[in-house]
Amino acid sequence: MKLFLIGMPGSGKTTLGRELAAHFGVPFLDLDAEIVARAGQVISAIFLQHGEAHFRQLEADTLRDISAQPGPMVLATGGGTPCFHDNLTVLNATGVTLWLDVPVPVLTARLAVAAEKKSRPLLATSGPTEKWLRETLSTRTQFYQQAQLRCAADACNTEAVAAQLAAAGIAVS
Ligand SMILES: Nc1ncnc2c1ncn2[C@@H]1O[C@H](COP(=O)(O)OP(=O)(O)OP(=O)(O)O)[C@@H](O)[C@H]1O
Ligand SMILES: O=C(O)C1=C[C@@H](O)[C@@H](O)[C@H](O)C1
Ligand SMILES: [Mg+2]
Repeated sequence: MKLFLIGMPGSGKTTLGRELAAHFGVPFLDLDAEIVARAGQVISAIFLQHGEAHFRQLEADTLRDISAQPGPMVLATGGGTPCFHDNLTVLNATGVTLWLDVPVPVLTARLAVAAEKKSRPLLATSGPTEKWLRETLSTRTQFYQQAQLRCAADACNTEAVAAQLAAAGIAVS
């Protein structure tokens, strides 16, 4: 089974995804990292040189290729992935989706660091971090809440998610 982590930038998809994959002994993939590898450019450079629409197309294409791969995996998606090109349908059809539902003040604290902003072009150019996170979460919630599973802030850790999966009879293998 493939486990797809979705949620806002800073919700911890990459961090938790890596841990869950190690816990279950399955491959970990990060959609942003796969896009960077394919494009030969970091995400901020893709946005700068080609624009967001081009990035969203690369994201959709890469997601479809990854989800068609055989075998189990944990995939950390990008923050906007479920909100474009009907990607959410692909995610829900090919694996189990988990929304990391982390509140804006927590996201703000994590992402207020300059180094974190730099690699996230939408944040780097959006003005105040907290305002962008609030507005973006409000438009994206309609997509995120279509995930099959949800963890709330404190429960977005390996032990709690593994217990939630076991209770739901879902095996990541
Ligand atoms: N459970 C947690 N507790 C505290 N800090 C965390 C937690 N999870 C992640 N972080 C920190 O928050 C920041 C963002 O985490 P991460 O990169 O995993 O988020 P993301 O959801 O993958 O973001 P993006 O959508 O931009 O790729 C990092 O500095 C990370 O160390
Ligand atoms: O929230 C978003 O739209 C994004 C989040 C990142 O993971 C990257 O996918 C990119 O910076 C866009
Ligand atoms: Mg990430």
